[in-house]
Amino acid sequence: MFRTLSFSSKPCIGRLQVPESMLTTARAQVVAAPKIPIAFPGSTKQCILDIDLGVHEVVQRQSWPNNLSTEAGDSRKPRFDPMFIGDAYDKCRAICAEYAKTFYLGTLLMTKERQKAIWAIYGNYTLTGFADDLLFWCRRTDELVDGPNAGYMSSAVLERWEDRLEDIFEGRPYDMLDAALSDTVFNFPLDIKPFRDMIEGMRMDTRKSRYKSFQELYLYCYYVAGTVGLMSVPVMGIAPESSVSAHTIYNAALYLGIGNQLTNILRDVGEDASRGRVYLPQDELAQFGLSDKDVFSRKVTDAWRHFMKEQIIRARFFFNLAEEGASQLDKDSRWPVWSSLILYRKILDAIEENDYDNLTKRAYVGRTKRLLTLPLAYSRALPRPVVRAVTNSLINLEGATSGSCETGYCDLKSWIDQVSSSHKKILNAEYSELILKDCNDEVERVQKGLASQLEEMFSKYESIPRVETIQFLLFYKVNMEDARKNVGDVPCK
Ligand SMILES: CC(C)=CCC/C(C)=C/CC/C(C)=C/CC/C(C)=C/COP(=O)(O)OP(=O)(O)O
Repeated sequence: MFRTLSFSSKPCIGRLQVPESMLTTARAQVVAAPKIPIAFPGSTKQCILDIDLGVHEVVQRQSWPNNLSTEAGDSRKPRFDPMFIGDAYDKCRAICAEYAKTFYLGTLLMTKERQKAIWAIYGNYTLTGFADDLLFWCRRTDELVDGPNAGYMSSAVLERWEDRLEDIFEGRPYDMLDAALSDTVFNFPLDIKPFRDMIEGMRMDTRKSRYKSFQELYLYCYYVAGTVGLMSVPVMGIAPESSVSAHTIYNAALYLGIGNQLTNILRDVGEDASRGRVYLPQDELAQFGLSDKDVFSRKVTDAWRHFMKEQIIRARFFFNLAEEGASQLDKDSRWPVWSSLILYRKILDAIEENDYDNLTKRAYVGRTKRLLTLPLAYSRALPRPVVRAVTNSLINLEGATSGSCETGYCDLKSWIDQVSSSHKKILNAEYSELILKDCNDEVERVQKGLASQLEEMFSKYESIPRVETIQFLLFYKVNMEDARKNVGDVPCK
């Protein structure tokens, strides 16, 4: 049964059809509605979705001290054999690597504990591997809907998953994958609500194959991906020196999930159409004189290109919103999160490079390009005052400035050699595969690509002297700690 939920929006008023079950959940979650400005494509309208996704409650419950630090919480904590739990996380990692390729690279840059947690979360759904358990759990839920058994999907199955979820949070896992997630929820202050919401998203996916408006799609994206953002923040950690509220950071994480899901939808239009699904807002298709027929006919027309341009603008809008939060995370989490953010953006670039043909082609970001995002993400992850101070200090360092930066800054390998040893193995493995796979020409292109990545960085940080920054990146051991040490007492200009 469907009921109408009103969105008070300015200047446009949307009325959204939602299932009764969702309405109950949504009502229970509404506290003070956050005002989310959503740029609608094809017009200058700024709609404010007046729907509360319950972020405020989640932020409160996921902030320390939480139930994990209580005696009751501790007594529920499951104790696993180290070999068993190690294998469980390993399974989560494999699922994440297989099903969330874009995200997986970012997870490789995380600390071991965080990596495991993200793999667990994502692996269960399909996402991208921010925390082993989290992602793993997410992957499994998604497979239920998309996999070969989709036809047999029933609400009873989803109810069973809900029961299992409760058990995971009570420290009573049903299988190995549940065990990894259970371990994770007792290691990090994770609230159950985003997990429940994710199951709600799966429920939505089994009932709907069309989305009338962006409001409907937004809600879907929140359920299936924004939730992952909310789950990821306690794992990634917030920097103690963060200058914004926890609520702002959680919203940014939610927007990263929304941006990612919108991007996946745009990338997979053709693939989804073969499953009879169209995730694009019907009213917006109509605004461009398009309909399902155009999707199924797979003809890339000018109207389609124009429509896609607008959809891409909106996905980028969410990534821009996410940026603010990415820089407020714990210092060790910024690089992986920035890497993912930049990588997702590159999928949108790839759709453009395919001349907006997402009906017969799948936009793909090659290994080389993926690897090249890492130095850029690294520099974006540095706190701006630190970057500025370090580069200023380098101006005064004769040895550093006299080095041959000409040859240096084009050398990807030498950049890799300078990063901290924990990351070196991963980067070298990626680099070796690249070398094995591609010919020397490609390596040259990689090097040129790195130079252009750095150029992009300079256009964003216009106040940074370029030569010195390149030297900083390439000739220093550039992890956050080292950067801080290098800053010393040198004053910022
Ligand atoms: C920005 C801040 C403050 C925090 C970041 C917190 C995090 C890690 C949020 C992650 C949100 C996110 C990326 C959700 C992903 C949801 C999703 C649909 C993933 C699909 O995985 P892909 O890797 O895109 O799959 P492919 O293999 O299809 O590329």
